[in-house]
Amino acid sequence: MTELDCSLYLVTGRALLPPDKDYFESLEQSLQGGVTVVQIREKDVDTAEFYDIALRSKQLCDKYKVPLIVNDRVDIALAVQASGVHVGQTDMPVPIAQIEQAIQDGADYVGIGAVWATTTKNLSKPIVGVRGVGEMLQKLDGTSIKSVAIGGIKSSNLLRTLHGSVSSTNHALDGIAVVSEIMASPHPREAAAGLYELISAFRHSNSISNALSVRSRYSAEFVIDGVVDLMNIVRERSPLIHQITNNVVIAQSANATIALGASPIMATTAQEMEDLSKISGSLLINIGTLVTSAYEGMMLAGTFANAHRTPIVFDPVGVGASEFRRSSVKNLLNTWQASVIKGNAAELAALVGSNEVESKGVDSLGSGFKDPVSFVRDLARKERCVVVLTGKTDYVSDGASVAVLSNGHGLLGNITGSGCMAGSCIASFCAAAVAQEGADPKEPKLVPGDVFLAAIGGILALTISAEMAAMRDDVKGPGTFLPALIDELSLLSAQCIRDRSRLQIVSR
Ligand SMILES: Cc1ncc(COP(=O)(O)OP(=O)(O)O)c(N)n1
Ligand SMILES: Cc1nc(C(=O)O)sc1CCOP(=O)(O)O
Repeated sequence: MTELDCSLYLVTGRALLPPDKDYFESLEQSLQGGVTVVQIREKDVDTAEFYDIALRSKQLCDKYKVPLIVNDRVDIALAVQASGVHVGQTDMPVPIAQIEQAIQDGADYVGIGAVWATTTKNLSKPIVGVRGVGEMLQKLDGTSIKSVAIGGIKSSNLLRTLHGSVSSTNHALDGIAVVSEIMASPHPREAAAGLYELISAFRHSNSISNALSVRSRYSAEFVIDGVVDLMNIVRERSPLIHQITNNVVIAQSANATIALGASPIMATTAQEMEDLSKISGSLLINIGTLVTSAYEGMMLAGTFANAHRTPIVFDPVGVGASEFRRSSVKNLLNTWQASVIKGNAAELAALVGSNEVESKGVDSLGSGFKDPVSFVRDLARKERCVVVLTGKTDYVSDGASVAVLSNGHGLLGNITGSGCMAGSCIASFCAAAVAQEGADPKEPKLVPGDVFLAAIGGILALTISAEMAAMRDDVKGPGTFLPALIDELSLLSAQCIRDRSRLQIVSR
């Protein structure tokens, strides 16, 4: 078979056509929209009808120079001179084993799914999620076999699918396969063109961001200027910050958000998530006192946030403390893409399954990572988001640059929820970053704005305010420190940030 361009792979499904829409008209329009491969998938027709459909489809595909693949039926593929046949391995329950078998069998490509839930097909296996896709992609390292993800892919989750479906060896998808997003559309040309545009834009932005990482555009001065600009935007626009957080810190996190100049909404119920996603500037998810009902809200809120390209700040509080937390965090990160993951050394170690750092409940013990700079940078690359490691020194990385921040005060460690308030501050700065850049629907980044600057801004705002609070005469200890900290957040000035920031940028 000649080299396949798997970018936008249409699998047909005539049952999904809108009423009165002709199948061949729909197919031709989707080819005009930019579909790069077509697979004829007919489960309920006899051989003669399958042959007729495949033959006419082949003529249309030839007209647009697009390869045609036939699902399951080698005889029909040969009869219509199709470019190939798609075969499944129904006797292989484990997806990884399927990939290994496909390699052995000399397949040209593999379809990996279902990445998301779908109603188009009755699935015999659980969905694999983007992380599952990433694991399977790693098996293809060193082969020339192409890969497409399939199952529940829509324009709303396409960027998340492409961003998240990457192996730790950086093996990415060659394309995506869809049925309903094109077949069920009354306007298949536009549906296909919209998907194709997102795919090309994603590839373009990925190559730009790789180039930027190498040249590393951040300097300490650039960062401080950017942070000050973002703080001004928080105060001018007072973005709504949706926070699903733990019940120990709800009030102080909301107060810290208000003090900074943003507007908190602390809603947890799943039924509200769609409406809130339309008006929120960012979403904070903190699992500190995780209960099943809040978990459902987190799942939904994150999904809507990704669809609206709203930044998600994820705080996996105490993730290593119980199996419930570990599996919940795994599922959450498999379902939506965070823009920032923030945690202390024990939490981030638990997230990657490392035992380098000791913990007690939600707290880190000991001296932390031997090489925190490499740790945050590698985790940011793996999770494809900004990572914040909090502690006496804070580290923030976007996978290329690492900001090492040495502000703060020991009293932050003597009150509960200082890390949670850092999450609220970061979420407020993230909302400002989105507002600053504006959401261009054609821009392929998962969220608009500079999330790296926003994460640094949130940390500096809290830690410098803590220094200011600790210096006050009315602060006698942890009890008086907390309200003073809220006061200082509201009083924090651009000059104070410029004068007090202790920041170093390390690039690879
Ligand atoms: C591109 C692509 N990927 C996966 C599938 C599913 O194939 P299979 O497991 O053989 O299941 P059926 O399609 O026969 O239901 C696909 N068809 N196309
Ligand atoms: C044909 C097919 N195979 C799948 C798999 O997981 O192997 S999911 C699927 C249907 C995909 O349809 P939609 O894009 O409408 O969700």
